[in-house]
Amino acid sequence: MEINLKIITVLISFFISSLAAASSLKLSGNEINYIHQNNLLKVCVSNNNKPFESTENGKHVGITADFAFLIAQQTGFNIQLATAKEFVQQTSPNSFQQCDLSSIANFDRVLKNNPLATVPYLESPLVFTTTQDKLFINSINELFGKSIAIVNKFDYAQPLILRYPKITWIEVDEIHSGIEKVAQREIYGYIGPLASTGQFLQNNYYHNLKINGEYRDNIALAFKVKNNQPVLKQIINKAINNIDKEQKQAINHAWIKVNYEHHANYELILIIILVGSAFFFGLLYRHITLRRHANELKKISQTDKLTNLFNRVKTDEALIYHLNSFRRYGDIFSIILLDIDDFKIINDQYGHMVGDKALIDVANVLSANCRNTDIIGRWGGEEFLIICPHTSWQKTIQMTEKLRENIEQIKLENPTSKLPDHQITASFGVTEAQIEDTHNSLIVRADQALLEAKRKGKNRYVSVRSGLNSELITD
Ligand SMILES: Nc1nc2c(ncn2[C@@H]2O[C@H](COP(=O)(O)OP(=O)(O)OP(=O)(O)O)[C@@H](O)[C@H]2O)c(=O)[nH]1
Repeated sequence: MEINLKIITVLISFFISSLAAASSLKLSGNEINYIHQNNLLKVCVSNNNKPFESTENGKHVGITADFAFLIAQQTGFNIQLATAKEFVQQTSPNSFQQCDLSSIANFDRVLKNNPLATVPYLESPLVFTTTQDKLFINSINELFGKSIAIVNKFDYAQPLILRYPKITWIEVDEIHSGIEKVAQREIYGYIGPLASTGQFLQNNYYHNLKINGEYRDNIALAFKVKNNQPVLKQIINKAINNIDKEQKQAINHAWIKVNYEHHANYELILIIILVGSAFFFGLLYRHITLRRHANELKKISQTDKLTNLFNRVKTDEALIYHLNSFRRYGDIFSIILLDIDDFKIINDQYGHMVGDKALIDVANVLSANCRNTDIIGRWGGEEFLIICPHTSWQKTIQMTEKLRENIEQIKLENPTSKLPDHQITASFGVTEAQIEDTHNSLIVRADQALLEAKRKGKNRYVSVRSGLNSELITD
């Protein structure tokens, strides 16, 4: 009922303009004769290609039918619509002889090369349909490698399939199976004319699908004229050319009601980029802050608060690392264990504050006179351990003497002025890592050397190159 009303409205609206149009066709005598002699014009259309052409309540309806009636109005032909299109395409060329006109939909360039095709009466964009989550398709090239369904019985299908071999084409018999595959996520998308695709999606409530871009070339709808009927083609061309823009739009609006995205939703993209950026920078800031805190914590856990040198734990770790490296790669190293002389006296006579200052001064001398690669740690109360990687025995001895001399230069000022200024000195035990050494044997050897230095009168070093119980050699 609704369809009938639609047709009646469209036809009545054209009736008056058509009367005027008939005279404005400027048909030749030959053409007028043709119409008189072949007044019954059989037009073959598909019965299942909405909204272009289909059957409703036993009647032919759709865009093609409306245009056929318009042509009849203008030319005086008596149109007989027949649903023979599929039959015509699938059987012998002779079958086509049954139809004076049949509908055809293809790219403009293809139609121009077809001597039987009339001028197009309508154009429709060819659009891509995907699930809602897919990004807007700017170009068909973005579909290379993807599975795309196409209805193979339509005229435009083969030219498109041949032109884009990089697309995995899924040929289907009708729109329903193509769209259903997309909805079920079996394939990436479907390509088809906007008019039929849009209407199908709306009528079948595919809420998870959207029309998501269009192919650069439109589909042109035209008629194919029966063989050897050039006069008929001329008449139909004149009639089609005589249909004005408003009439075409009226038919379009009567049958096609589709809204879709013609371009990427830039606002949405901008919002996504902004939200994404905020989220990213938030995470980055959090990562940097956490990392800084982690680094600070690590530093605190490895540093002696008073002297700012490595603490015992870190120094021990470094010692184990260098011992392993020596065993595996032969990276030689020496250690220097030093202890401030008579530190108890300093504390007792000058107070702990001055004692602390003495520790800081010694630590500064050590830092100033060692290499960057040396590890300097506070080993105990007034004891320090220096690890000297890749340092020859001779260089280690030279360095120890230099440290001793520089510590000797430190003067503890007497804050009460009652006592003389105190000269700080330190004693040193020096040794070199040997292949048979353990962490313990190395430290014990350095400690023995240090004790020997103390025994021998302090402010000196004793070096023991190797061997736990070897004879101590005093330099
Ligand atoms: N001010 C201060 N004193 C400390 C610190 N750590 C350890 N001491 C003190 O250093 C002193 C070490 O004394 P001893 O072990 O007898 O050694 P010493 O007096 O240096 O004698 P020798 O080693 O034989 O020269 C003790 O009085 C400790 O309390 C510290 O961080 N600050």
